Amino acid sequence: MKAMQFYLKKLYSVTGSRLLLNMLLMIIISVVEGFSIYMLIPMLGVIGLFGSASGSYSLPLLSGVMDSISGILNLPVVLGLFVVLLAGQAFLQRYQSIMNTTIQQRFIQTLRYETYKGILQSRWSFFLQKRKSDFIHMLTTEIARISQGTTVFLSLTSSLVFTLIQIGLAFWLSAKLTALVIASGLIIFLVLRRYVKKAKKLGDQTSELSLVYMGGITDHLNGIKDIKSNMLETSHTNWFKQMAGRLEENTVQFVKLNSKTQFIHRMTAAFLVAAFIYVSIELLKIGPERLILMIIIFSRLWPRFTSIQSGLEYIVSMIPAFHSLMGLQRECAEAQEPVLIQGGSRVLKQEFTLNKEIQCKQLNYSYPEASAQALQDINIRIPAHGITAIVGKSGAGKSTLIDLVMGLIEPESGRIVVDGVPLSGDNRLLWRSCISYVPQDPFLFHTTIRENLLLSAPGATEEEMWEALSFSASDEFVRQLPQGLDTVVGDRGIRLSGGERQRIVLARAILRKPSVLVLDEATSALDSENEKKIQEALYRLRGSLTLIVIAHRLSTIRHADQVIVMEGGRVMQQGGYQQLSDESQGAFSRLLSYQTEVN
Ligand SMILES: Nc1ncnc2c1ncn2[C@@H]1O[C@H](COP(=O)(O)OP(=O)(O)OP(=O)(O)O)[C@@H](O)[C@H]1O
Repeated sequence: MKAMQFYLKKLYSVTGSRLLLNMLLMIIISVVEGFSIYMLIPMLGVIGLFGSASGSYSLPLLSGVMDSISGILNLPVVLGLFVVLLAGQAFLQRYQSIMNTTIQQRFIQTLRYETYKGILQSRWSFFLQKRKSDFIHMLTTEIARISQGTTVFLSLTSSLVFTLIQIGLAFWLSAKLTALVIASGLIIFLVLRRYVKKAKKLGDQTSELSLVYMGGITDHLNGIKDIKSNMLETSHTNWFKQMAGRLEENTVQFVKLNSKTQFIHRMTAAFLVAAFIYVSIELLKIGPERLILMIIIFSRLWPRFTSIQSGLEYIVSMIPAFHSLMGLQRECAEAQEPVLIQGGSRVLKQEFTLNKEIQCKQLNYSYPEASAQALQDINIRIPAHGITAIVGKSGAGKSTLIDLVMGLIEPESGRIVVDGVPLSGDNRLLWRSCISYVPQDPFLFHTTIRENLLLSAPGATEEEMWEALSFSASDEFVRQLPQGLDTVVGDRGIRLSGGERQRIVLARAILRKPSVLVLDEATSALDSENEKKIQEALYRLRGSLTLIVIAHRLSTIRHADQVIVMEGGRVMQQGGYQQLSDESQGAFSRLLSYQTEVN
C-alpha cells in the first residue's frame, strides 16, 4: 500500500496539473456518456416504444423536460441530439487518449532520465559492487513494466470515474436495484481480493526472474568468444532453456490468474442479470423504460468491474518493478559524486592543472567486502611534467593506486595532495577533468572513428584529429580504411584489431589535451614497431604533460624519470630506472631478471 502511495505521489509530482485535467476530462466524458444513455428513452418514446413521445415517462427529470420540449420533439431532433452527444464524446475521448499517452510518456521519460543520470553520476566504488546487467535490466525491462502499468493505471482511473458516475445515475433511477448490484459486486470483489495478493507475488517473481535472465544473457554475450572457443555452447544453451521456461511459466501463471478472475466475473454476471430482471419485474415492479436503462447501464458497467479487477491485479504486479527502480535511484543518490560547478570542462581544466606534483601520503585502501587490504601505507611523489612508471606483479595494486590518484575511489585513510591541495569530495571531479585515461582493455563505441574521437573533444577540428591519430601511430591504417575517419568500428570496436583499438583510444585521450595522461598497460597489444613509435611520441610530450604509465614489459619504461615498484599492495622501491636496476637485491631487479629469463 505504501509503495502504491509512493507511486501515485511520484506520478503526480511529474505530471501535476495534466493529471488533474485528465481526471476532469474523464468526469466530463463519463457524464456525457451517461446523458447519451438517458437520451435513449425519449428516442425510443418517439418511435412509439413506450406509447408516447412525452409526458408519460416515470423517469426523474425527464418527464418535466419532455413536457416543455414536447412540441419540438420528433425523431430527427432526438436523433440529431443523440449524434451531437456521441460526436462530442468521441472528440473528448480522442483528446483524452492523447493526454493519457502524454502523461504516461512524460512519467516514463522522467523515470528513465532520472535513473540513467543517477547511475552515471554515482561514484566508481558504487559500480564495483553492482552488476552492469542490473542497470540494463532497470532501464529496459523494469521501466517497460512500469510504463505498461501506468497505461493500465490511467485506464483504470477512467474506468473508476465512469463506474462511479454510472452508479450515481443508476441510483437515481432505482436505488434498491442499484444497491443490490453494488452489494453483489462488492462481495465478488472481496472474494477475489486474494487473487490481487497472488498477482503481487507473481509480480515479485517476475522482477527476480527477469533480473537473473538479463544478468545471464549479458554475461554470456560479453563472454561469447570464450563460449565459442571453449565449446561451452551446450551448458549455456541449457541454462537459457531453463531460464526461458521459468519466464514462460511465470507469464502463464499470471494470465491463468487474470483469466480466472475474469471468468468468475462473467459467470456471476450471467446469474446476476437473471436475478436482476427477476427482481425488477416480479418484486420491484419497475417500469419498462427504467428497466431498459438499468440493463443498459449495468451491461456496460459489468465489463468495467472486470477490467477494474484485472487492472488492479496488473498494477499490483507492476509495483515491485517501481519499488526496485526507486530503490536503485535512492542508492544512486546516496552514491552520488559532488556535482560539477557550472561551466564547461575548459573552465574546470583551468582551475585544476598539475604544475608541481602529486603526493600520496599514508594511503590505505580495501575493496568493499574484500578480506585483505589492496593498498597499504603508500607514500609516493609523482612530479609534474615527467614520466612515472608503476610496475609490479599481477595483483600488486597498480590499478588500484591509479584509481586512487585519479580520484575514482577514495582512500580508506591517508591523503592525496595535488600541488599542495588535498583531494576531497569537492575538487575530485575538477581534478579528474584534467586527466585522460587509457585502460588495459580500451573501449570504442559502436560508431565511426570520427565520432569516437569527438566524444572526448567535441570541438576538435579535422586537422587536430589527424594530428592525434599520427601521434598514436594510427593515421596510416585509418587512411587505408574504406571510409577513413567515417568507418564504423563495430560493437566495442570489434572490427579493429586489439592494437588498432588501443591506438585509436590513445588518440582520443591525447585529443582532449590533458594535463595528466594515465596509460594502464595501454600499449600491451601493439607490435614492437608501433609501440616504439608511440614511445617516441610520448617522450616528446615530456615537459608539457605528466605521464603515468603502468607497464608489464619493463623495456618500455627505460626512459621513465621515476619507477615505482609495487608488491602485495605496498611500494617496495621508488627511483630512476638505472638506479633501481643497479640495486641487485631489490624487487625491481627481480622483475627484470624474470623478464630476461622469459625472453
Ligand atoms: N573490484 C575488486 N573487488 C575486490 N578486490 C579487488 C577488486 N579489484 C582488485 N581487487 C584486488 O585488489 C588487489 C590489487 O588489484 P589491482 O587490480 O590493483 O592489481 P594490479 O597490480 O593492477 O594487477 P594487474 O597487473 O593484474 O592488473 C588484488 O589482490 C585484487 O584481487
